[in-house]
Formats: sequence, structure tokens, C-alpha cells
Amino acid sequence: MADGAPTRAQRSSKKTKRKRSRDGPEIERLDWLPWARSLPGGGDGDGDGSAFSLFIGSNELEGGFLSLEEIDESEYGLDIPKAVKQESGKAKKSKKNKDGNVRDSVDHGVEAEIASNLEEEEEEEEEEEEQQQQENVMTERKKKKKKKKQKKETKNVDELPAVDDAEVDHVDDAEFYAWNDLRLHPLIMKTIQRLGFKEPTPIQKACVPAAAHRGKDVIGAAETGSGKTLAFGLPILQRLLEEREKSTTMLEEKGEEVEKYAPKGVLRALIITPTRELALQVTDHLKEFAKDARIRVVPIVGGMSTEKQERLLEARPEIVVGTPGRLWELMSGGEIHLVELHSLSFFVLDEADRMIEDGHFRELQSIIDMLPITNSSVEETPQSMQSCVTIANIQRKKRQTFVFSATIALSADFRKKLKRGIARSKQSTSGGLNSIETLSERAGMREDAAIIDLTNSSILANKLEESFIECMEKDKDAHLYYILSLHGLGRMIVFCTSIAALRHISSILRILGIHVWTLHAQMQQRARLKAIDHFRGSEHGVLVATDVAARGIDIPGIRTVVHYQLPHSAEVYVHRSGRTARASSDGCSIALISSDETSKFASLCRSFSKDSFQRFPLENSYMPEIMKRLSLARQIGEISRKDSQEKAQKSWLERNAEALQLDVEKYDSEEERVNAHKKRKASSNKLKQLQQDLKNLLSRPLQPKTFSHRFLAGAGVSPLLQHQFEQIAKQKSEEGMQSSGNGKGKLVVIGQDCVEPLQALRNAGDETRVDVKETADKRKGIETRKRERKAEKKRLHDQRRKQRKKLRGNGD
Ligand SMILES: Nc1ncnc2c1ncn2[C@@H]1O[C@H](COP(=O)(O)OP(=O)(O)OP(=O)(O)O)[C@@H](O)[C@H]1O
Repeated sequence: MADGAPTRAQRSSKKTKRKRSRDGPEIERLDWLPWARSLPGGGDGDGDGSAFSLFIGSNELEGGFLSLEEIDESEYGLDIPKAVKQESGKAKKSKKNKDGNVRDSVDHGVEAEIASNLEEEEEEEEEEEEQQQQENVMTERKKKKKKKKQKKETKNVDELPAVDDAEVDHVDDAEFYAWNDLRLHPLIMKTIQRLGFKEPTPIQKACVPAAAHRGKDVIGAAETGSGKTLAFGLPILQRLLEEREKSTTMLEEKGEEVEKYAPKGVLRALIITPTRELALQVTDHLKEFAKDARIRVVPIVGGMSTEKQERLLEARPEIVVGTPGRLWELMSGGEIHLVELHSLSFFVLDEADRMIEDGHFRELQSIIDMLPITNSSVEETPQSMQSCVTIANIQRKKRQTFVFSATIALSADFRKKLKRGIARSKQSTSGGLNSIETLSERAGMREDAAIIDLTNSSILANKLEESFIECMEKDKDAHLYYILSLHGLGRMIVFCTSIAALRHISSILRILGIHVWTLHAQMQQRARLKAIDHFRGSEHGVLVATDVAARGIDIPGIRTVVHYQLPHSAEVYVHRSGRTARASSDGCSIALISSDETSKFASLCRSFSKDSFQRFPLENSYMPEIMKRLSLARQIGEISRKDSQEKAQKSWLERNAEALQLDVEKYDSEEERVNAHKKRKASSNKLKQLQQDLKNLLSRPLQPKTFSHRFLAGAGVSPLLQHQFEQIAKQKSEEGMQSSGNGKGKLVVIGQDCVEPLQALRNAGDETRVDVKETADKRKGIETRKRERKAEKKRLHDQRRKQRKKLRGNGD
């Protein structure tokens, strides 16, 4: 039909287009857009490039791509001439209903009776009328569009809740006006309202226009907890919704059934995160938004049933969030949904700098190698592909690549590199993924990517207050217990670098009656998730974790992060500390620094351009009591550990002997047997005694050295202490009831103000601020002097020895 003689409608369409290109500023705006050539009437667009042929081209499965701007002209203020609707049966019908008689009188051979000059005039008149009618229809359609959108979208998606149009209509609540500039889809706005996000965060403000409306690739860096997930998530959802809407409208205009043409679920966005927990969290976050839009988001992570994940993929979700290992396992196994990547429109690397750490994510390279090579620019799109707009082509647009992290800018000279743009070199494409540039480039990032770096020079979250406690390595446990006992309000994460340290500290704390959850990479995935769930559900919970929990985990109410051991890099320090002070909340971090770690800590501070840190205020009068408890806990721990080691060894011996059908001779003699029994008994008694002693200590609040039994003075009351107070109060009141109630022994509790660590830091004021470099230099100086003194002592000692030897020699 496109090749045939132009109909009136086509002529009218051309006229309209010419008229607009003369008069309207909009079409000029389109001309300079990079994708303008693909727009109806864009480029040099005469003839074949007319709007009409674009919509009804016979080769509709080839064709160019649509720009985001083109998708909803009314929203973007671009009044682009639409395809001529009378070609679609449905549109034709609707027109007939509206202007029925006028059209009929023309169409039914009146021309034969009218003079040829009149005929021409009438034809022109008719064209004008038709144009007018088209415009009316367009206006009418635009008005109804919003409501229609929702109904149309429901057509091809099963199992998902219905959309409440009424709710959607209320999205432009004045409270949320700050979002208006981002021009987000009403369904997205509905969720934003539901979640109560009053305004976009700075990274969202910067990313959404670039990624969603200008189709840019993005390298994004912003502080921890600043909403980066939605900064890349919203553009994805926006584009998927716009495309769905566009294809529905298009099919409706053609009078076709949506179900007949709308493509079955294909993978549109692949989001990769370094940890399983983060992948699950990103999935949940995006699901919140996707459920109203009826877009499916599925997590694919290790440690969980592969079969179940394969079943999830059978539903053909549009968005997959996963970790490299499991994703590659399924891809290399030929999982159909994951290998059909031709329609992939978004490739996202969250926490990208973690992905390039040595040898950690080899699978990522394989995944990236699977991605189809994309055209880097519109110009490379074959002419034939530009001339036809179809549903398949709507999705065939250039894949966008997003690379995000809070600490990209920390990597060596990256800021400088960012300023220069993404350098391309032959070397970078051939080697491993050892830099963000290589990673981005291999993933198909375009040179004109938007680089959005909102991190400040310190990289750390704005509302984070940092502090440190300097102590001996062996006293770290005591200081941790101090923090938990006196300032244990709010959720707290204690980070360890090694699993051994994690096991040690969690066991000690449990013996001391503080229940903690643990999280490390050697745990079963189910246990890992359970730990996070419990921690999330407990208002004053304590999670002892390795760096597997350092990145991305978003749990509201984490008030404190303790670095029990310093991390190996500044990046990890930033991410660990970033588990608190997220979104608009504040929080504090406390680093426990042994004397060996001071210079490491000083260089860490230098990475954040920080000269001074606050020393966490300590009330030393509590320390004797803390040490007493700790000593008991350590002894209990030691005996229990030995005990369970012995048991494990014994059962190993017995198992092996049984397997070999041997009898194990446990003791050589009766005496040995008796001694072993005595030893066990003594150890068990000792354990019981220690447990009892500790129980007694724990049954009363932690007391400062100057403790008066009449006043429970305190630097504050943590939940643990509070619980202890309550127990004592109960005990005392029972005792009081039993005695005649003479008032003696009445408990008075003072100092019950809120003293969570952040508060303690603030109360301490700036006097505790110390120049970390100076402290490190001082310590270095002391150590150098110590070494020198030692060397001098040795020298003198040697000298004296030599003299004595000499004297002895002379004497002989
Ligand atoms: N516009 C907003 N207004 C209020 N809260 C928001 C907004 N956007 C996101 N949030 C919330 O802020 C929290 C942090 O978001 P998110 O996890 O995306 O941060 P992030 O920058 O990715 O952090 P990290 O670098 O630690 O991974 C989440 O709980 C999220 O729901």
C-alpha cells in the first residue's frame, strides 16, 4: 500500500506535516535530536519517509527504532503528525460515526454530477475538513489516553493485580510536585506516592532525564543510601511502560488485537550485583514499582534452587536481577530466556567497582561476551530499518548501559578519567575486566555516556558521624561489649574482616547474653537470608557480619556500624559505614583501632580527605566490671570450645573405627580412665561455676567502679541494661513485698536518657576530635624511639660482653 498511489488521507497527512515543519518549533527540535532520522518525517524524509509509510510499511519487522521522545508526544510537547488512521478498520469506523453524512455524500459518486472545477475545490475542502477531523480525533484521544493506558496494559499480562484507574488519576498531588520535572509514568508516580517519597534524590534527579528521556548510558556515583537503585530502576520501568503504551496504541490504530502482535515476554533488562542479598534487595525494590505496571522482576542468585529459578524464568520476566555466578551457570546451560538477548534494552552493573576486583567475577566477563553487539549510533542503523515503526522495532532500540557505585570515584585517578570521558584503547578491549572503563566499554557503553558523579571529596555519606576507639587488639572485645551495653539502642552491624574473628566475637557476645545474628559467605543461603530477616525484624538487633554485608544492604534503622577490624580498602570502609545514615537518616560509625592499625587508619582517612576523627567517648569506670565479665565469658568459651572439639574428635574416631569394624580402645589403663573422668568432671564443675558467676554479674546492671547500691548511676541505659533494670526492679519489688517494706533497698535509676552511640558522640562535642595523622605520627615516633632504645640497649649489652671477654682474656 505504501507503494501505491497516495490516497487523500496520505496527501492530507503530508500537508499537515509540511505545515507543521514550516510553522511549529517542535519539529525543528526533533531535527537536532540524535535519533531524529528515525522519527516520522525526520531526516530527509520525503516520500518513503512519510509518517504514513512508517506506520503501515509492509516490511514492518525490519525498520528503524523509535526515540523515547516519540513515544508520547503529548507528554513531551511534541505534536508529531500521527499515522493516517483511516487505514485501520477501527479508526475508519470511528471516523464514519463522527462525520458520517459528509463523507458518505462524497464517497458515493456525487463527483460524476459536479463540474470538474468544483470537484477540485470540494476535494480541497474535504481535505481540510478531514485534517480538522483528524486533529479533533487526536485531541480527543489525548484526553482519553491516560485512562485508556491502564486498561490497555492489562490486556496481555496475567496473574497480576488490576490497576485502579481512580488511584492513578490522583498522582499529581501537590506534595509530590518535585517529581514533575522527571515526567514519570503515572503508574510509577502512583508507587512513589504510596511509598511517600516526597522528592527525587539528587542522583535520581540527574539520572532519570539523561537515561529515561535522552536515552543515555550512565556512569553514576553518589553516596551510599542515596537512592541509586531507583536512579537506574526508574528509567528502565519508564521506558518499558512507554514502549508498551506505544505498541498498544499502534496496534489499536491498526485495528489489530494487542495479543496478536504484542511480543511475548522477552528479557529487557539484566541487572547484575556482586552479592546475592543485594540482588534480592534490588529485586524487591523494583518489584514495588513493577507490580502496578505489571512488569515482572525475577532474582537469579546462587545458593537457591536452580530448578525454581528456571521455573521463574519460564514466566519470561522482563527484568532479571542476579549475581554473575548463577546467571552464567544458567546462561552457559542454554537457559532460553537468558540467552535470547536480542531485545535486551538495559544492562546494569550495580556496585560496579566490586565487579572488577581481582578474579572475583570471571563469569561476568563471559556474560558480557554473550551480549549482542549493538550499533553505537543511529547512523549505523540501515536505512531499511529506519523506515518502519513496529512493535519489534520499538524494542530494538540501542541497549543502554548503566554502571553505578558509591565508590567509583575512589578508584585511582578515576575522577580525572571521568573528566576526559571514557577513553577507548585497544588494550582495554582485549584484557580482563580490571577497570571501570574496560568493564563499561566491554559492556557496550557509548562514548557519549552521561557521567554523573555526585560524590563529595570525602565520598562518605553526608549524615554519617565517624569516630574511633584506640585500644589494644586484645581489648577490642571489651570495647565492643561496652558499646553494646551502654549504647545498644537501635540496630547495629559489627563488621569483621575474617570469619574467624566473626566466630570469636559472636560466641563471646552470646555467652555474655547478647543475642547476635551472623552473616558470612560460608553460611548456607537460607541461613544468610534468615539472619537478615531476623535482624530487620529486631529493633535493637545486632548483626555480626563480614564484608558480604558491606555493600548495598538497605535496612532502615541501622544506627551504628562498628568496624571491629579495619577493612582492607577505603572503598569497603565507605560501603560498610554506608549501611547507616541512609536516605535522610543519620547514623554513626565506630572503628576499633589497635595500635598496629593506626597508620592504616590514618591512610584511610587521607583517602577521604579527612584530617580529624572524633574519639568515641568512653567512661573508663565501667571497664573493670566489663573486664570481669569478659574474663568469665572467655573462660567459658574456652572450656566449651575444648569440650566440643573433644566430642567432635571422639565421634570422628568412633565413626572411622566403626567403618573399619574396629573396636576403639579408649584408655590404656584403669588409672587413665579414672583420670580422664576426673578431668571431665572438674572441667564441667568449673564450667558450671563460671556460668553461675557470670549469671550473677549479668543479673545486675553494668556498674561503674564508683557504683553505689542506692543509685544505679549510668552513662545511659541500653535495651540490654533496661532489661536488666526491669529484672532487678521485679526482683526487688518481690523482695520488698516479702520483707515488711521498710523502703530500704529501693532502687533508684538515674541517667536514663537516650544514649545511642550517635548521641554519645554528639554529647561529647568537638573536644574529642583528634588529628588522626598527628596521632599516627606520634605513635610512629613512640615506636621508633622504642626500637631505637632497644637497639641501643642491645648495643650496650654487646659492648659490655665484649669488654668482659676481653678482660677475661687479659686475666688469662
Ligand atoms: N526519592 C526517595 N525518597 C526517599 N527515599 C528514597 C528515595 N529513593 C530511594 N529511597 C530509599 O532510600 C534507601 C536507599 O536507597 P538505595 O538502596 O537505592 O541506595 P543506594 O544509593 O543504592 O545505596 P548503596 O550505595 O549503599 O547501595 C532505600 O530504602 C530507598 O527505598
